[in-house]
Amino acid sequence: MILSDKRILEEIDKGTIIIEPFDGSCLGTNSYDVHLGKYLATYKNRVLDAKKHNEIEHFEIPKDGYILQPGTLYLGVTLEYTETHGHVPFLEGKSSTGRLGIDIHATAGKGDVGFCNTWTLEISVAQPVKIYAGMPIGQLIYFVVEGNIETMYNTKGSAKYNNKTTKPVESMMWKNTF
Ligand SMILES: Nc1ccn([C@H]2C[C@H](O)[C@@H](COP(=O)(O)OP(=O)(O)OP(=O)(O)O)O2)c(=O)n1
Repeated sequence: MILSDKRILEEIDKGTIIIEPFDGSCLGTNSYDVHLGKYLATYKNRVLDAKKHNEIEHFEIPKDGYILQPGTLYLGVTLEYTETHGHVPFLEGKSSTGRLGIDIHATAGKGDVGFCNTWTLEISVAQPVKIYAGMPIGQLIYFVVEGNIETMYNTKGSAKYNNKTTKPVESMMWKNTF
């Protein structure tokens, strides 16, 4: 089950969903539109190594926009800081971004119950496209979770993406043992 607009608002009133900043006009029928934060990042090395810490360089999107190029993975970040304490949040693209050939996640759309942070976007484009800080970039949808949670994401010692940030965060795959 996915939360409706009214149920999302009820959860916000209860404090079990936090979206900051919140703007009622961004609420869809059963989703909430999120926006592109001002920082992007790219990996320093062209060839990445899943076992190593691949470092990134952050840069600000200029006021008059930034042209994304195909063939490069850009990490972006949502303007919105979110907390979700009783539901499973999912980050999805928007039809309007998809129609510009912009993918906002490579594979990871699911969030965890207890995730408290901005969302890192894994952005790639089909053809060159100019993007702007503050533009609508995706939408959050909230699923009802079945069963009790033993470990919330924000209390999980091994959680990799729990440090509060307004900038995109690189892959922490290197923290996994394999
Ligand atoms: N595009 C996305 C998708 C997810 N997340 C956040 C919300 C999730 O709660 C958290 C962890 O996501 P995953 O469980 O998919 O990631 P990992 O399994 O790699 O990390 P961990 O070991 O911390 O669970 O990252 C994000 O910021 N941006």
